[in-house]
Amino acid sequence: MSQTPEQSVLLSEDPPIDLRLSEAELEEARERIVSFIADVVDDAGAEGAVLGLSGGIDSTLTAHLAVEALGEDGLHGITMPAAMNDPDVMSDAERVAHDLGIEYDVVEIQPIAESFFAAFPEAAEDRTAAGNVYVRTRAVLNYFVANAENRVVLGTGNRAEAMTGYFTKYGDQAVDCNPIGNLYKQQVRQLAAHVGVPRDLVMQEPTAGMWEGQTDAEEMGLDYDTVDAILAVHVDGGLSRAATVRELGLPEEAVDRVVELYERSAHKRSMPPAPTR
Ligand SMILES: Nc1ncnc2c1ncn2[C@@H]1O[C@H](COP(=O)(O)OP(=O)(O)OC[C@H]2O[C@@H]([n+]3cccc(C(=O)O)c3)[C@H](O)[C@@H]2O)[C@@H](O)[C@H]1O
Ligand SMILES: Nc1ncnc2c1ncn2[C@@H]1O[C@H](COP(=O)(O)OP(=O)(O)OP(=O)(O)O)[C@@H](O)[C@H]1O
Ligand SMILES: [Mg+2]
Repeated sequence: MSQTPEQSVLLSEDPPIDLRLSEAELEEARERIVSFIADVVDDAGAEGAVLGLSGGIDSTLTAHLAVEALGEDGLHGITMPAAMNDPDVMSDAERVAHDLGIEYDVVEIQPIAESFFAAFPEAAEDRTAAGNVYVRTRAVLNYFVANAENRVVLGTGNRAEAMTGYFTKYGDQAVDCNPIGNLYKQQVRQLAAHVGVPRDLVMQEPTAGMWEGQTDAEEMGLDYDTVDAILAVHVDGGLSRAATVRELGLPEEAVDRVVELYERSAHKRSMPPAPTR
């Protein structure tokens, strides 16, 4: 449950920079996000929200805050397992729904994905292309339910993912809002602990679950503590490359890698362009 700043555990052993929020800041973030969710639903004239529940920390935290904003009846969770998903993680997702007392469904998406793969068998050999089919299938199902039940779709993207483009275009980013979109990953975990998410979920290794054994850290080549630090200090904070390297004690290549991820994903953070006339 709630922790004092002294008790607030550093969730990693030795991050390059400690981005922990104070107790007062955590409470402020919680209230701000809760009223953000309530406002989005209200402004849309909707009767609640829907979100994909993966058992990961981003969707778990978003679900907790959404129940605070909308009540149990205001949130419909959908768990959408596929062949490569770890059954333990999927049961974590169901545990979250059960503990929160929300309506939830489990929809097996492997057969849906298989029908896409049958249409383009060669494309299905490409790990990322195929993985994105699962991610986009979940978006279609979220909107199917949202349309039918007059709900909005809650995104679960955080600031580290948004800035590095570590999401599927029109997949997990195909949502109506991103309540935790301003939080770096360290802060997501910290806020999750603060609102009472069980520690085993807080400490779970982040994975997109697009293929067996995938982890965010391995695919990006950097862990989130490093990504968060470089974003906060250099990309968002504006400290020069050299000063960032000195300040964080990280290799230049790590800073360059984050900048590369940021720059090459610009197209994912803007509306599709059209000629100006
Ligand atoms: N410069 C440009 N201007 C306009 N459009 C551009 C473009 N470059 C690529 N594109 C378009 O973007 C497409 C590539 O983007 P996209 O389809 O997203 O595919 P891509 O970025 O290649 O793959 C998605 C990445 O996000 C990761 N992910 C996905 C989902 C969830 C999570 C998670 O953390 O849970 C992580 C996944 O592991 C993978 O690394 C291209 O096929 C092309 O259509
Ligand atoms: N098997 C799944 N069933 C339902 N929704 C899913 C599933 N896998 C992913 N999602 C949705 O896609 C979102 C993006 O996945 P992502 O992995 O970034 O977040 P997470 O799983 O909540 O947390 P973490 O990044 O720590 O794994 C999830 O938050 C969830 O809303
Ligand atoms: Mg995940």
